[in-house]
Amino acid sequence: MTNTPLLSLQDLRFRWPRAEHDCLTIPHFELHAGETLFLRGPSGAGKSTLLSLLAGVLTASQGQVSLLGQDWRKLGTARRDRHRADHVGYIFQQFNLLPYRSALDNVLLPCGFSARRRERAGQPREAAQALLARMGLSAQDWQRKASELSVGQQQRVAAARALIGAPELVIADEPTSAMDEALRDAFMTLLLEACAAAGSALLFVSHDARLASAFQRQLDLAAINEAKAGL
Ligand SMILES: Nc1ncnc2c1ncn2[C@@H]1O[C@H](COP(=O)(O)OP(=O)(O)OP(=O)(O)O)[C@@H](O)[C@H]1O
Repeated sequence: MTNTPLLSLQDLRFRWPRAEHDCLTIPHFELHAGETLFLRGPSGAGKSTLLSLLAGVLTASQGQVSLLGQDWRKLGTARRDRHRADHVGYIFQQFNLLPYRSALDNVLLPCGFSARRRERAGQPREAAQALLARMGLSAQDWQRKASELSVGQQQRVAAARALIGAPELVIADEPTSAMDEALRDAFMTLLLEACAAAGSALLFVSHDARLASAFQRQLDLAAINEAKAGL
């Protein structure tokens, strides 16, 4: 085993088109295999932007961002999409489920994009059902269209989709924002347990400081970002 971090970022500089200032200037950041990290920062600080850079959805204007030792900028679009599908599960702020597909089909999507995830899932259908059950969705709900599920159920489907095929990295962008306290606490326990069971690292963004203590590491984006937020 090498000591290569799962994620590494060096001398990153990122500016949105037409913006007058850098959104992010981060000299260094690392996340290790299996690690759980809580990332906080005020609204507009650049948390979602950073997640997109780490997942290779955006590429940096300067600097290096690598996942499993692979620099995102050295990959063309198709290979970038493959690398992401193989190794990253993403829980979006707005879930991004396919509304007319069933909960089960939504969870199976990454296995359609990535042979590696499909293989790691073993029997994908059974794996998807097990994840949905673990997330507290009943067998009846598995066949319901995503658009017919409650917001809390949709968030749990999105989590199951991110976890299928045990990607090395799970990224969660404010996944509990639409949940009440009881559901949120149950969801956090499930998510952390499922990541531990899969050996996935978890990079979790939230404004809710009460969740932070469940993570191995906590980080304020302002502590690593040298760009002047809000200018
Ligand atoms: N697609 C985009 N095009 C141009 N500017 C953008 C885009 N997305 C975000 N920004 C800008 O980048 C900055 C950081 O936004 P970002 O969404 O990353 O912050 P955040 O910390 O995730 O905020 P929040 O906590 O409110 O979700 C903001 O100034 C925002 O206006």
